[in-house]
Amino acid sequence: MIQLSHIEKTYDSPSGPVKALKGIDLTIERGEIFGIIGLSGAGKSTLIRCINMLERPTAGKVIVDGQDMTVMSEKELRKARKNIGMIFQHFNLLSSATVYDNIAFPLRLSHTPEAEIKKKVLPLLELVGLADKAHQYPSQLSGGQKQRVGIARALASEPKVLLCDEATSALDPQTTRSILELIQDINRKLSLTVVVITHEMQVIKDICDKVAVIENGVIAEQGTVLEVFTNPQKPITKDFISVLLSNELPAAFRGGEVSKEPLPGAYLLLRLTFIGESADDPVLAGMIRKFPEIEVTMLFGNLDQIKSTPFGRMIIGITGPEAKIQEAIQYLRQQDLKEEVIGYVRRHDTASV
Ligand SMILES: Nc1ncnc2c1ncn2[C@@H]1O[C@H](COP(=O)(O)OP(=O)(O)OP(=O)(O)O)[C@@H](O)[C@H]1O
Repeated sequence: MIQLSHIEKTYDSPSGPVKALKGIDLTIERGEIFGIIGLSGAGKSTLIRCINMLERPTAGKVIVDGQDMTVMSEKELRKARKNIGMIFQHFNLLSSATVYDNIAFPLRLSHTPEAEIKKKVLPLLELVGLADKAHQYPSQLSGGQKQRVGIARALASEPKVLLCDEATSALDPQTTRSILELIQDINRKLSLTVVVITHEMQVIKDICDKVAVIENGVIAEQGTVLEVFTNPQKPITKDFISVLLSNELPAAFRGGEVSKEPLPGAYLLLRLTFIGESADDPVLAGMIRKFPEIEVTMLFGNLDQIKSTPFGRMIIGITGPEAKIQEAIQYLRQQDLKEEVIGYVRRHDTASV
């Protein structure tokens, strides 16, 4: 549906050229929700704005629904952009127009007759849950309601693609959840392809099918959200995920030396990830029964969901005879989970965990 090939973007600035994008290749399939995550200044806004040519790439091709956007005239672009709706962090509503008129705005720009506008705007008001607010002004609405107007306006020209530029960054967590649910709902109901840019992994985890991590104008890593979450490769991806999972060790294990070799009196720490059905599996109970010589201590545990797939993370500490510890690790490797050896760590204190 959207294909970005070797996209580069260099801005001219008083202090010299700024290379915001340095050769981006991305393919976004029809009907999927694709997340792009990165730190401030990574190039997210530039990238999403290249999709509808609000920014012209310095080099590369942007193909949307089979059409090469980079070779179009302004007139052709105006037509092609009707296929691509966009919502923004600060909503960008007309403050002097009612909710109805804000949603009608793009239709009036394209000279749609008023009767037809009404036929389109009323169902959109229903869809976004604002049927009773048609005659209110943006100043009378909450942030979440303003974004609902933004979404309805973006959908007015019946686009095939919806671009969301930090659409929930100005909203509180509960409102964020309701807007994300609405985006998911319209993705399903209208078979819309959705591109979400964000600096929050929670947003990616809640609604995206695939994710690309952007760092300094290049794609650091991409894949399905499940793949990237359960097997992150790059430090930046691990940082984004660890913020979300907050899988910190108990204080007694933090900050000490982590050794790859056994240390006398140390615990071997393992990070376990359970995906799907195995999230409910009593693997640990089985291991403890099979290896009574080792002692297993749970240091962190968390059960969550990626879209509708259960996803559990755990950190355990194992002590006991080294040979039995290694056998227990082999046992875990045969189970339906991912295990990662963190290393041998000594406790700082003598209090129980
Ligand atoms: N109009 C511009 N002129 C010059 N430099 C720009 C311009 N717009 C963006 N940049 C620079 O391009 C780089 C990428 O910016 P961009 O806004 O795309 O990043 P971002 O990931 O969206 O960041 P944020 O989350 O802070 O919005 C930054 O170094 C930024 O300073």
